Amino acid sequence: MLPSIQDNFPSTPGKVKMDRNNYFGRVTSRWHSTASARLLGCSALLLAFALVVLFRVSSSSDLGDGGYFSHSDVHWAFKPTRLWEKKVRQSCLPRREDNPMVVLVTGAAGFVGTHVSLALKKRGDGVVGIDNFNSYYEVSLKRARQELLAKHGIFVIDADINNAFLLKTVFELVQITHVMHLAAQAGVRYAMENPGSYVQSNIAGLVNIFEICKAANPQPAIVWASSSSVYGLNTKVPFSELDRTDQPASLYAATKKAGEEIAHTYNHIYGLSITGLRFFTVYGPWGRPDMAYFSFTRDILKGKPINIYQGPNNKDLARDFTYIDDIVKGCVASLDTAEKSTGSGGKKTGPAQLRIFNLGNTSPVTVPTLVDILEKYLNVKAKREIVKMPRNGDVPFTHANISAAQTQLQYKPETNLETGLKKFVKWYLSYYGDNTPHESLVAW
Ligand SMILES: O=C(O)[C@H]1O[C@H](OP(=O)(O)OP(=O)(O)OC[C@H]2O[C@@H](n3ccc(=O)[nH]c3=O)[C@H](O)[C@@H]2O)[C@H](O)[C@@H](O)[C@H]1O
Repeated sequence: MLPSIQDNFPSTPGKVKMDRNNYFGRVTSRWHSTASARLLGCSALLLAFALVVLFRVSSSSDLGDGGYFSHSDVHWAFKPTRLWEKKVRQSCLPRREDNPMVVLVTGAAGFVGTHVSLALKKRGDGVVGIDNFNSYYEVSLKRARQELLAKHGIFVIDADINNAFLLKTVFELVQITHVMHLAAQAGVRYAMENPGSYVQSNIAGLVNIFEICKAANPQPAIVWASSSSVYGLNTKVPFSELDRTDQPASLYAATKKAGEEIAHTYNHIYGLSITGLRFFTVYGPWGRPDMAYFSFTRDILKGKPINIYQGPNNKDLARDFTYIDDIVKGCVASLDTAEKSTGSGGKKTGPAQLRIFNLGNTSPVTVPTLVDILEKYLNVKAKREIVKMPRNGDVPFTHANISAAQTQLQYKPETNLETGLKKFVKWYLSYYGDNTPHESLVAW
């Protein structure tokens, strides 16, 4: 039996996985030599496979946190312990009485996931997270976010969104009213290095979440993260939800666009209430180290040169950088205004809400200006290298039209890039503190 694509890729990066996939590729090509070799190969593979599963199942009981399997396992398996069940139940307990939600936040140890989970918990909703803690960027940062969440009474399940059995167990244990689906393979340029991880997280993982939600009784309402990148090569500004989104410039964008179409299907067939949010280059404290503002900060402090991309005709690139607190307000408002799903027992009983909103800042800033601001708050001059924008999925600019979110969510971004980066730098220095080689950092 050959493993399926789902078995071969983790939800997010998969250097190890890619190797394994190549290994299976090599093995299968050899199978074609003779019938006996094929039979032998098949039995050996089956035996090895059975042994791996047996080994994993027997060792799972040792895991006090619920016997989860990490994303690198061949087969998903899961054995909840009492302690694990208790943690999930406690985390989901609301502390307010006026119509509280119980929210499953996927990608809870991610940047946006952490902030949204905290906001919901702080106002008294029940929150339980799930995250696979993959190594796309430093795992220690994700673990630190997990610790922060734990301090606020939020339990983050260490598992992959493709683990259907585990998710079903969660839904059986507690009544999840809303799913805030933020787990994804992010990053525009990394898609050329590891395309499979985008398919596995942003498509297979999304479908798995929808499948679980569709079968749940009652079905939860879902709010999920799409991306400004779906506008791709669109040149009409500002980008409106009504503009064309059929020209993605990266596989990342294509998987987010595919997600929007898949959302339509699940809404149409099963009556799931679904809201997609197109985030515009979100930044802030506890952010993602792979993003430009974060990696620039790191390199400026180390005295390393930074590459500043330039578009055609030496035009500066620009982004509608959006501060995390504004994004959190948009996410929470989307949850608050989400109507109930209409399906029952996996069948639709009436039309359900289907929405898409831009969540941007509405004032694009060029990348060199972003660097100017960082220099000011870091009090260090950047070593700028101006290079031609590589053809790896980038787009020259983004700019959100947010009128739909303003009207329907009362969304109103309040933090400009200058203020937001100041807060980011402050956090960065307090988090990485002593590791920074420069001394005069907090002069401002
Ligand atoms: O809105 C989104 O949907 C996406 O936002 C984010 O993508 P981007 O807008 O591309 O952000 P980011 O990488 O910070 O690059 C910012 C700018 O710096 C330029 N850039 C980048 C790197 C570099 O070395 N030099 C450079 O000039 C670069 O050319 C760009 O102009 C998320 O990562 C993505 O996951 C998705 O959520």
